[in-house]
Amino acid sequence: MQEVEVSSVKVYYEGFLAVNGISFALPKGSYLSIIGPSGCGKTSLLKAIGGLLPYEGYISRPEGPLGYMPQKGVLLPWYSLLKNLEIPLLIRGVSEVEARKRVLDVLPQFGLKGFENYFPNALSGGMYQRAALLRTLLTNSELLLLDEPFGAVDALNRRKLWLYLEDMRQKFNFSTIMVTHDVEEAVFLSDIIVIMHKYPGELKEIVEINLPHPRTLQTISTDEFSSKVEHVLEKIIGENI
Ligand SMILES: Nc1ncnc2c1ncn2[C@@H]1O[C@H](COP(=O)(O)OP(=O)(O)OP(=O)(O)O)[C@@H](O)[C@H]1O
Repeated sequence: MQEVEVSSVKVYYEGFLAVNGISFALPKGSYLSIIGPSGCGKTSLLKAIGGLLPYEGYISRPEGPLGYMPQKGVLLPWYSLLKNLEIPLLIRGVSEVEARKRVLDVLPQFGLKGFENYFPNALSGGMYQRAALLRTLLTNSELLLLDEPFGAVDALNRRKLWLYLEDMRQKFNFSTIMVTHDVEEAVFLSDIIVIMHKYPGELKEIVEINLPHPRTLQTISTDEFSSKVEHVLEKIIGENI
């Protein structure tokens, strides 16, 4: 069963063609990454899939709320970190006591314990992004749309979060579309990688990553992993990411 189908999608900004006829399908429970040079239309495509931008062509997506993590600014500046993380649960009818418990339970895994009462503008870039990712995961959505979710996260925490996401996926079987610039990250997390061209926002190639799940730290040191990374890098070399 396909969770998302994207067919001949085009996105225009006042006549400027940013996404030019992209098509792909995402089976339920799969992880798809969109990779390509800066300005090739990745964010525009993600927004179109989320219904946040008008587009030409056809997109099918699950009904109900999506978990969308934009590149910047998902936390409400006038609420504490704790409150920000509780909101998606409260909106879905979880009691205040239960919401607080669930958030406090998961904070250490995101390196955010002790920062409950901080306001978003007092968090470091990496902490902010980890909080934004956690907030998106707490929406418990069937489909997550993540726009460079680890861009500001340091290398060590990045790997921790890859493992966390992989583990969550095994448990909850959500589907994900992620925009990234990081080939290793795309290979580690994805079942499908969509490579885009510079201008004007065209599809270059779709690569399947059929490494077994669950993926672990050992996965990164296997020959299969390295050869997938090399394969994807070869496809995008010359594209000036
Ligand atoms: N609101 C807008 N109005 C006009 N043009 C826009 C708008 N948003 C994006 N564009 C243009 O559309 C093209 C694609 O932008 P987009 O943000 O989708 O690229 P991207 O691949 O996500 O880039 P990056 O990797 O740098 O985040 C760019 O040329 C950009 O300048």
